[in-house]
Amino acid sequence: MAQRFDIPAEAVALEDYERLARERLSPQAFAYYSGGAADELTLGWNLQAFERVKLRPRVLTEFTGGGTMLTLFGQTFDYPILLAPTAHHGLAVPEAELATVIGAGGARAGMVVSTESDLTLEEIAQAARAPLWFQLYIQHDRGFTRDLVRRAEAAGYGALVVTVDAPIHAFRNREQRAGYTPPKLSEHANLRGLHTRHVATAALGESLMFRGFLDVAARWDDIARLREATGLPLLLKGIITPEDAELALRHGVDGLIVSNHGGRVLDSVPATLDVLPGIVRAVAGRVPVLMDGGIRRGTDVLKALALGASAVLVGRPGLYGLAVAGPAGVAHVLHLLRSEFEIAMVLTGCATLADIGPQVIWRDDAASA
Ligand SMILES: Cc1cc2nc3c(=O)[nH]c(=O)nc-3n(C[C@H](O)[C@H](O)[C@H](O)COP(=O)(O)O)c2cc1C
Ligand SMILES: CCCCCCC(=O)C(=O)O
Repeated sequence: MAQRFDIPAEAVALEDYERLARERLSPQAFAYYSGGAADELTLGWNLQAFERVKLRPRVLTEFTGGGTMLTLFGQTFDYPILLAPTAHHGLAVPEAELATVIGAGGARAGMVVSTESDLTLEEIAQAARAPLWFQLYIQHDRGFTRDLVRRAEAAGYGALVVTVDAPIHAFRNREQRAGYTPPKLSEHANLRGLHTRHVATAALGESLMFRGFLDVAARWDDIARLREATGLPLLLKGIITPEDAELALRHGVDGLIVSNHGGRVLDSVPATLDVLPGIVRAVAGRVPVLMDGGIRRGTDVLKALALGASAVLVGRPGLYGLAVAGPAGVAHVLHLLRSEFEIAMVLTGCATLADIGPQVIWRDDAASA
């Protein structure tokens, strides 16, 4: 008899998990997990950008001593794929983020825990068996935000990932049409006791954004203050332009995550793979640059690393694995992606991560042909 967390035989690639998750989740939960902002242009572009990049195979390479190990901010990772922060794992399984962190640990993958997790950051950290980072949304109440940072430090998180691209909840029409309503901020496990007077709603004839809501939104000063307040490595997630990358470095951050939030905030932002080379050029090796958005294949991981990313994160695929087979599904999604990535390395002649560079990308010009 099939057990609750059995991996279905037909789940052989990440796209299978998406199809199976749609069958198992409520329409509201599937809309929340899978959807993007407005017309979902960016959501589509994130995926299409990988389809346009071709790879250049090599044969008969020497692979002795090869591997995928890397060090980021003094922490060791077996391979350069982490679970991106995603909110509300309780929509997938009642065990929520506990199931995810067990799955990530089984696959020996790093995981970034969302501020908006359904369990507390302390409950999740207790079950971690692989590097764990905390994703911070700067709250309107800065004292509360400082306490969150203290809690993450005390619970043993290895880095702080400050998400800066979502100061507001954008209109996500797919969610709205399905009837998904997010919980109130103060009902989130990590935010109990938080009081905010600033809610972005507007009656007819009122401005939605310009009636005080933004007076308390995060700004660059907050990053400077966070830099002073914590010894944890500090990453900014949601950097898309070289100007913001430069500002981030001036504020002393230790790393950047090129991300458009999986196309869930500002629709019409370009694909992350397309902006990655510009950010890498601007950063010029001063800090590691990670990226997320649209990674669904091991070849996508290879393409991102070839264009300068130190590591990648995956969002939706982890949630689909969780919905389909709990911890086993999360682990299987990560294992599939890692295995595909290693195969792609071998077939492009890369024995180690250091070997992955622009030479693995096929250019349709004389040099490649
Ligand atoms: C359901 C869902 C919830 C998310 N919640 C968060 C969050 O709480 N914090 C955050 O920084 N990013 C959040 N993200 C964005 C992801 O961290 C990541 O940037 C995005 O999912 C990457 O794109 P991908 O889903 O194509 O891999 C969320 C994404 C999804 C799909
Ligand atoms: C103000 C934006 C809050 C979004 C919270 C969760 C998230 O990041 C996502 O759903 O995406």
